[in-house]
Amino acid sequence: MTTSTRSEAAGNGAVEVRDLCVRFGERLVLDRLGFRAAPGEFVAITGPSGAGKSTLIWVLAGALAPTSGSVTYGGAPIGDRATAARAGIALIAQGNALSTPLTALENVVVPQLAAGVAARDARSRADEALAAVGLASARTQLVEELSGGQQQRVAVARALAAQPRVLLADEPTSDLDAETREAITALLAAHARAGGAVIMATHDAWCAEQADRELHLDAGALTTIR
Ligand SMILES: Nc1ncnc2c1ncn2[C@@H]1O[C@H](COP(=O)(O)OP(=O)(O)OP(=O)(O)O)[C@@H](O)[C@H]1O
Repeated sequence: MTTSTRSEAAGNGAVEVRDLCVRFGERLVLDRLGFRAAPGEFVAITGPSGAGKSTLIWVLAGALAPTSGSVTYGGAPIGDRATAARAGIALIAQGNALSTPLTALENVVVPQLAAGVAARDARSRADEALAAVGLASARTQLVEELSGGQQQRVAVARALAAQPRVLLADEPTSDLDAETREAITALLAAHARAGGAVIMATHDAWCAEQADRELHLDAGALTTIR
């Protein structure tokens, strides 16, 4: 997809979070959160360990139902994870969630085939995304034979290949050396510049600085840092 068609696909699909609460038993982990991420914006969610960053990303991805409040994309409710994925909401999960007995290429191609992308397009998108993360020459290796950092890069390539209008990333640069961390962060920023909304949870101050905005989560509440 070209830059302009990707921007058009993003349309007016802003992510809107309103009065979002998540409770686990007695514990209120997310307390009436509200924010908006427009197409073209790169937003970092920071906060200490246990602050609820992953919980927020899972709710945004449709993988966890909030206790109350809402998340909408372009005004439409998010639905469950499968519905969200079909609507162009991709997730780079913490711990990568790859299929280890498959090759890097297969991990990137198979979800696209499942989403209805034609085989030839799926293959060319996968080749492009794996090259973008620096794994062109490792694409036929089994994931279980790749290092943790290489696996993380496959997970990023898989999400980019889906050409999502919203890209959610949970600690996408953990386990990466400095050079790869910078390259991956640059790819996320480029995805936003091309019209996608990118929301990244991170512990990494440098990565957060590369985002257009930083929202800080602590004790269930969200504060705008910039
Ligand atoms: N399924 C669950 N059931 C009960 N408690 C949970 C569940 N998932 C998360 N929690 C709790 O919610 C809180 C927030 O967890 P979460 O993983 O969202 O934090 P985080 O900010 O992503 O932390 P980290 O930076 O360490 O990954 C933690 O106290 C965690 O123990």
